[in-house]
Amino acid sequence: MLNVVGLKVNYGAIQAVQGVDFTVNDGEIVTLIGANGAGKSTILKTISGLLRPSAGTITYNDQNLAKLSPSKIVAAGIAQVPEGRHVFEGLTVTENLRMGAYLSPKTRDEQLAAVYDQFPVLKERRSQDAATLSGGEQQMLAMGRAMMAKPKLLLLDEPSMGLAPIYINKIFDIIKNIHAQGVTVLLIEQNAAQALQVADRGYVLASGQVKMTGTGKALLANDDVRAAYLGG
Ligand SMILES: Nc1ncnc2c1ncn2[C@@H]1O[C@H](COP(=O)(O)OP(=O)(O)OP(=O)(O)O)[C@@H](O)[C@H]1O
Repeated sequence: MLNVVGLKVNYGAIQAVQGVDFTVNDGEIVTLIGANGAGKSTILKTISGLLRPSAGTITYNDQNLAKLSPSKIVAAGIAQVPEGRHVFEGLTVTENLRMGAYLSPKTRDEQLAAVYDQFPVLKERRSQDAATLSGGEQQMLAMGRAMMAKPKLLLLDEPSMGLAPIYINKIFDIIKNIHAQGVTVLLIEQNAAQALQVADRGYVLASGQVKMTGTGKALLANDDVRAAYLGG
C-alpha cells in the first residue's frame, strides 16, 4: 500500500530523516518507534504532504505522493491524526468532526453517524466546545475527525501521549477497532511496548535512520529493543 524508499527530509541544515526505507501493506498495523528526535513525526508529515522530501520516493497504491497536495493526499485515502491532537478550539465537537469531511460534504452526515457510533462519548458531548474536553476526549475527537475522511490508511502520531493509563488502554482499543474495520494503520508511539503489541510489524528509528525491523512480537522480545525502549 505504502512504499517509502530512500526518504530524506531536511529542515534547513538539519537532516531529520536520512535515507529511510519502509513499507506498509494493506491491512497491517505498522509502528515506527524510536527516541525523541528520531524523525518519526517528520516522516508522517512528509507522507501527508505537509513537508516535502529532499530525496527519495513515497508511493501509495502506485501514486507518487510527492506530486500531490495535502488535500489530494487526504482524497486519495490517507488521513493523519497529528501529535498533540490540534482540535479546533472554539468549535463544538460536531463542528470539529464535520471539518474532517471537508472534502466529502455529500457523505458527511452518514459518516458523522458512524463516528458517533464508534465514539459514544463524543456524541454525548457533541455541543461542547472542543477546548473543554479532557485530553483523552480530545484524542478521540482528533481520531474521529480523521475517520470522517473515511481513510484507507490512518497515520497516528503519538496518540497516547500525555494520557492517563485508563485512556491509553482505551486509545489502543480504538486503534484495534479501527483496524478491524479494514483501515490500515501507521502508528508512531513513544509507548513502544503497547505499540509493538498491537502492530504486525515495526521499525526502530534512531537519528533519522531505520536501525532494526521485524514483527511486533520479535521486536518486543529483542534484547536491544527491550534495553533501549522498553525499560529492560
Ligand atoms: N520545524 C523544525 N525545524 C527544525 N528542526 C526540526 C523541526 N521539526 C523537527 N525538527 C528536528 O528534526 C528532528 C526530528 O524531529 P521529529 O519531530 O521528526 O522527531 P520524532 O522522532 O517525532 O520525535 P518526538 O518523539 O520527540 O516527537 C529533531 O532533531 C528535531 O529537532
